Amino acid sequence: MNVQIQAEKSANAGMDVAEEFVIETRNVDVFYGDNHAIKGVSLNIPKHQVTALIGPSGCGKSTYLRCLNRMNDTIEGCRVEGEILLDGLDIYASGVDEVLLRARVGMVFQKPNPFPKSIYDNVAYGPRIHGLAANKDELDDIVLTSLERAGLLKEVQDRLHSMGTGLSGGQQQRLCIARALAVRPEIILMDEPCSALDPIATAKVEELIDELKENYTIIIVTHSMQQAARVSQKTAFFHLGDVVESGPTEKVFTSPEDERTQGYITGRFG
Ligand SMILES: Nc1ncnc2c1ncn2[C@@H]1O[C@H](COP(=O)(O)OP(=O)(O)OP(=O)(O)O)[C@@H](O)[C@H]1O
Repeated sequence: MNVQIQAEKSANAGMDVAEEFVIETRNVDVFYGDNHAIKGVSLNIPKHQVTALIGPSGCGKSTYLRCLNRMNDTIEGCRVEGEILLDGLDIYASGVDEVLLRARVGMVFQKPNPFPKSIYDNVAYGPRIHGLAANKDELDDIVLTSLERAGLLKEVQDRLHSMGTGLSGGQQQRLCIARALAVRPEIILMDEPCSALDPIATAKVEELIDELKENYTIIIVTHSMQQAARVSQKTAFFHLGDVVESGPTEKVFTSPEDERTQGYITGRFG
């Protein structure tokens, strides 16, 4: 067996390959006032793969996701404890610039939320704030490249100065993805990014997620087990604020170790 096939086989088995983790979380607890929403979660996120977070409603998937770029800081009464390392550095350490952190760890929400600005200005917004372009040509280049990477350029190249809010729901979501890409993130957090989209728009976003994983690490919260199975390589099953099981998606779906995972994926609860 040649080396490449051996490597592919190992990758498919998903077990015995030394993986590089871009995010490591250790004993993370999250409280909303007295509500202990996340309970001692330790989970590592592999680089340039798609990790799906699944589990019943209210189990803490979105809360955990929001820890990874400190979006929970914006919620009054929310407290995060534990350690979250991004490329080995604690993102909750004092002195960490949250704006820069959120550029490195971008986020796409459930409901597409373009700014009430042109398509061009939606994508140019982040690069302008972060001073990523020295001149108009460079800015044009970032905007066009981001739209291209988000699979939207062909559909909008003739109307870059029309309002982003005038696009279809699926196009708006890809515009939000382009907006995240424009600030050169390493990681993209997606919180049920397809739940407001029809099946065709969903398929386009799923295709895009698959392409993006070549260059980005993606963490996606989804209620759709079919979607998790289609797009992710790793899956973490959350239950009552805890990660009950995590591992290669195929394994979690075909031979889960925990009976709660089994119950959820077979539709017995959730
Ligand atoms: N902004 C908030 N303020 C107060 N409590 C919150 C807030 N967001 C979530 N919670 C609580 O934290 C717990 C976990 O909620 P979270 O939204 O993270 O779960 P989820 O698994 O993403 O749920 P769903 O699948 O329904 O979106 C729940 O008890 C919820 O009520």
